[in-house]
Amino acid sequence: MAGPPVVIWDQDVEGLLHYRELVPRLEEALGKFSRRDSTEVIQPVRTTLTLQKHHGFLGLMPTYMENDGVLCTKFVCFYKREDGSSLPATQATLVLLDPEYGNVKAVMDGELITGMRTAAVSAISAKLLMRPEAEVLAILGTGKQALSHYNAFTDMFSFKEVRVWSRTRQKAERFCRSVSGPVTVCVSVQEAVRGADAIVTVTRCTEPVLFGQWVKPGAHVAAVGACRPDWRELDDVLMKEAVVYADSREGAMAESGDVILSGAEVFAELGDVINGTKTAHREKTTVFKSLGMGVEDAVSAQLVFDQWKRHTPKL
Ligand SMILES: NC(=O)c1ccc[n+]([C@@H]2O[C@H](COP(=O)([O-])OP(=O)(O)OC[C@H]3O[C@@H](n4cnc5c(N)ncnc54)[C@H](O)[C@@H]3O)[C@@H](O)[C@H]2O)c1
Ligand SMILES: O=C(O)[C@@H]1CCCCN1
Repeated sequence: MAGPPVVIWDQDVEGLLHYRELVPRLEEALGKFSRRDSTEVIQPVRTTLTLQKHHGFLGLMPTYMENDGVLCTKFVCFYKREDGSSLPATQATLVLLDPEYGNVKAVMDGELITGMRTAAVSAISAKLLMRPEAEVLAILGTGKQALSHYNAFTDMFSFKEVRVWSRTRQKAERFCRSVSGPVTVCVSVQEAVRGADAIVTVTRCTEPVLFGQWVKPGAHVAAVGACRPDWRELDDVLMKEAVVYADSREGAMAESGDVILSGAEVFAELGDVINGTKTAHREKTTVFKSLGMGVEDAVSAQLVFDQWKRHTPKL
């Protein structure tokens, strides 16, 4: 009989997860996912239940990595919150199982993991698709993902300027105070993205907030919000002019309003570029449409668990 699962919660996760270890694991996982070899990764498109009364959704994200012996699922609730609501916009929990016995080994808080793995994958997209001489980063949105993206992007690249836009100046200024480096507050999206080499969209909006006519040709856009088939962050012009990459082609075709409603073609998955089977069009305007994948959570949870065991010698 297996023992009870360990519970690894927010502050413990914080001390155990670092971009320097996470990024290479995610790069490897994205490559494995795109090979579609069922002994490497089995990861269906997220199952989503509608929580109509609460204007939200429950996403179930199981993943099995047979060769690595990793079995994991994430439960993530996300909501269409009114501005000013004190309730959280997303809540995530990860469950790591033993694939042979079937018991739960660990239950983990998914907030920081979701923030860090999403930002790390966006930063990987920039590593692959952004022009090497990039100087200006613009972040649209000032919530949890904005913060993790600021941390991951400034950790991995040396931008001369980081700009941020939020619908209220107050939120943008609060964001500036929460980060460790200099940030320019912009009063409009247009001002924030003018001449930017990299743009991260991390909003909860459901209508386009970033328009192609404002985007510098050759810029790289990591589009992280709008994870429902009828939600948008980017307009049709941008979606059609850019070369579009996704984490999962099936995920993008099922869940991304920006892809589905614009009719844009997904040129490749990030894993295809990592595997060398598709080109990284750095010279063109590129969009990475991120929906979030279970395999990203699985490798992150395994990393946290491995670190936790290392720091808990009695096990
Ligand atoms: N792709 C992924 O893997 C992934 C993972 C987690 C979250 N997300 C998505 O990323 C987005 C941001 O998540 P978060 O956790 O940072 O949320 P958050 O609530 O912490 O922050 C959301 C930000 O969007 C702003 N905002 C809200 N409505 C807006 C609107 N109509 N127009 C412009 N800005 C608006 C808020 O002011 C805030 O700055 C959400 O859409 C979430 O579902 C994606
Ligand atoms: O992959 C995730 O964790 C997120 C949660 C919120 C909605 C979109 N996808």
